[in-house]
Amino acid sequence: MVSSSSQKILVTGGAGFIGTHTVVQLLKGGFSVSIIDNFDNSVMEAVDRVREVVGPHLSQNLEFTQGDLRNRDDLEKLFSKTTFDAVIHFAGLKAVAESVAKPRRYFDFNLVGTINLYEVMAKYNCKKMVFSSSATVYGQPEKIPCEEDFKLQAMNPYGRTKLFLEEIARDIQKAEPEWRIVLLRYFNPVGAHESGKLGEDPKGIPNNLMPYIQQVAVGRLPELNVYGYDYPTRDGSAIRDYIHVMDLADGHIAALRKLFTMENIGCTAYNLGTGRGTSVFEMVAAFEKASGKNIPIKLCPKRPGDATEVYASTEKAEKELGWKAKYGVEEMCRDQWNWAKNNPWGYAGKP
Ligand SMILES: NC(=O)c1ccc[n+]([C@@H]2O[C@H](COP(=O)([O-])OP(=O)(O)OC[C@H]3O[C@@H](n4cnc5c(N)ncnc54)[C@H](O)[C@@H]3O)[C@@H](O)[C@H]2O)c1
Ligand SMILES: O=c1ccn([C@@H]2O[C@H](COP(=O)(O)OP(=O)(O)O[C@H]3O[C@H](CO)[C@H](O)[C@H](O)[C@H]3O)[C@@H](O)[C@H]2O)c(=O)[nH]1
Repeated sequence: MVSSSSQKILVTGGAGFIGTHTVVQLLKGGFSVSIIDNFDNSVMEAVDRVREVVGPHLSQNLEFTQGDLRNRDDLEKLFSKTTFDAVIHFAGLKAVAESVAKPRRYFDFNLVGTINLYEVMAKYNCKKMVFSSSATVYGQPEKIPCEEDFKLQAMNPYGRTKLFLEEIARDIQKAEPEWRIVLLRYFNPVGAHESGKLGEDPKGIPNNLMPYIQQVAVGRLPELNVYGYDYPTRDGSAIRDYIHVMDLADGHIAALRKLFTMENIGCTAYNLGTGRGTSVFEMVAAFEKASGKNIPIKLCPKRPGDATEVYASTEKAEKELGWKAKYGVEEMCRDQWNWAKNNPWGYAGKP
């Protein structure tokens, strides 16, 4: 057993959507966790909810620091007082359209923040990292399912930051072979913790499908815009590989264990997906079934740059990480609805 509270993990961006769910699983897995987050896209209430979910005993193994990765001093302060065994690096920005409008903001948060993190990790000799990459690095895949050794391509500034950060990780590990880095390429994370206390709480109008559907279901938005209905797919809408956020969280625990046990892992990428594709219309129908709510839709033109069909090859993660997604679309919608109905206005409540 490699997990023990003597193993201390720094989780950057741990107050965010994927971060909170992963921190719960880390604490339950016996790790000690320190979160650093600047609340750019999250709130303190999310961290309080993590404590609520894991209970007072495990909460003793959780520390929180409000800080910004772009400010190297914030990282110095943390690393100079604590020895971390590994870092899970979620902190970053993720909205494609915003990245097109504000590329410098994306380069600052995602690139500068991560470069600072590597510098401070190296200085304090912490050289194990799990990095949040994205299926966006496959661009418009020529073939599906996407396999990890496919040609990579960026479609927008956000995607470019993920692609650059993957390349940066490979370069660092090549030059300094003592680094062990796992790049996790998430497909489409959705769902919520089964307790209904944790979930995705985007600021402003959601960009992604499931948070948008959720806000229609609770009456915050009138209808869902379906972007593209004449794709060459079984029902004309685009197909993605949706993955339950708790499966994703468990994928991070599997990756950490691999980092701790496999000396020559180098810098390796793994897809975290289910290997199954679901269309937009199928997702809407599944959410309607889970929630008992009608989701009015409006058929709209395709979103520029959207791929027709994307789903993961899951073989490598299954074989090498011993990890496989457990949940299907039904559970994703059930848990997302449970979160939505208990928190229709997210963590902060109705404005
Ligand atoms: N959710 C997705 O669809 C998806 C898909 C693929 C990859 N990813 C990647 O996974 C990671 C986590 O995504 P998420 O969905 O949990 O997003 P999120 O916005 O909910 O969480 C990111 C967290 O990082 C924090 N943060 C941002 N910049 C920071 C900085 N400079 N210093 C400190 N904290 C900072 C934010 O406040 C937020 O709490 C991101 O890197 C994202 O690009 C997400
Ligand atoms: O209001 C909406 C939102 C989305 N969609 C459709 O739903 C599908 C999924 O869209 P999302 O925006 O939820 O997810 P994407 O697959 O487009 O991409 C997101 O998840 C990816 C993970 O693979 C990358 O991280 C990417 O950068 C990020 O935006 C797409 O066909 C999109 O056109 C709609 O019809 N209406």
